[in-house]
Amino acid sequence: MVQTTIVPHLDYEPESLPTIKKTIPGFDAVIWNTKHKLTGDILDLAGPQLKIVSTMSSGIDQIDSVETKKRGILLGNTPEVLNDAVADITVGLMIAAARRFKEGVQELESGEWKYGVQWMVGQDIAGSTVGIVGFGGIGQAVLRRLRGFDVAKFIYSGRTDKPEAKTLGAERVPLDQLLKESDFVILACPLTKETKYLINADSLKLMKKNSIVVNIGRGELVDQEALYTALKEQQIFAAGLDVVTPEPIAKDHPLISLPNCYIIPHMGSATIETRNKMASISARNVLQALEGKPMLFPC
Ligand SMILES: O=CC(=O)O
Repeated sequence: MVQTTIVPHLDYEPESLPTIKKTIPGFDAVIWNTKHKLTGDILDLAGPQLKIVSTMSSGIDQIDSVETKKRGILLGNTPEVLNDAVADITVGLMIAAARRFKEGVQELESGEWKYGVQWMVGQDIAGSTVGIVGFGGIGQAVLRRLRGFDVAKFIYSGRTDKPEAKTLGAERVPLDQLLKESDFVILACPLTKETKYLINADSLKLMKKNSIVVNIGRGELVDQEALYTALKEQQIFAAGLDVVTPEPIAKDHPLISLPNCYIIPHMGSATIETRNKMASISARNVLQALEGKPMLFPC
């Protein structure tokens, strides 16, 4: 029989960290559902009996997994069940950024609705080349959704060849080629040492003038200062971002002021169904591990 004590700390505010540190000692398992990083220091505070960490997320960059591994702590996450919800929001961001939703709404709300044949013209998805960086479950779900959009070509880049690519009709290319050829660059890869600032001043220079960056991975995949300059100087057409650095981002952050940068506040997996599935899996990962059974999604 597993005994549980639930001590929820769901807020992401910096001031919640001291409370978390104060209450974490003594637990056998933790569901780490905050954006604070779970570091070696906090694991030390938790104590040597802590052997299970579970996240309610697909990404695990908020966990120092080198430190969990060092201490023999089992780590589990909640991938796959969010692929559809995140892929939906990716397509939404592609359309919103390509078709200038933000500028359109701003003009509507400010009473500046002008209309003219050249007014608010955007970019087509039909006939475009869509480049997907990170062709895992989410990247593939994005492609499946876009099949009805008459995309001319799908390319992807990533560490390995994906066997599914053949059936899906996507070709693996080096990242530089993907950046040069794509009209849409979709970032759907995890944040690692290798992918941090994958979009930077140099990579933005490779991209086409009409290209659109969509980021549904992690904010730090993008060097935001470089993206700001590229958008401001119209080196690329637009960006659609579900993730930024930091989160929450200040409301006066320069990126938010740009008409061609459409940002939403990390809502990719935020549907009732998906979040229920994620909650259930993160709890079941813990319960399985407490009973000495394999987690549903071990990392
Ligand atoms: O960003 C959301 C997740 O990693 O689940």
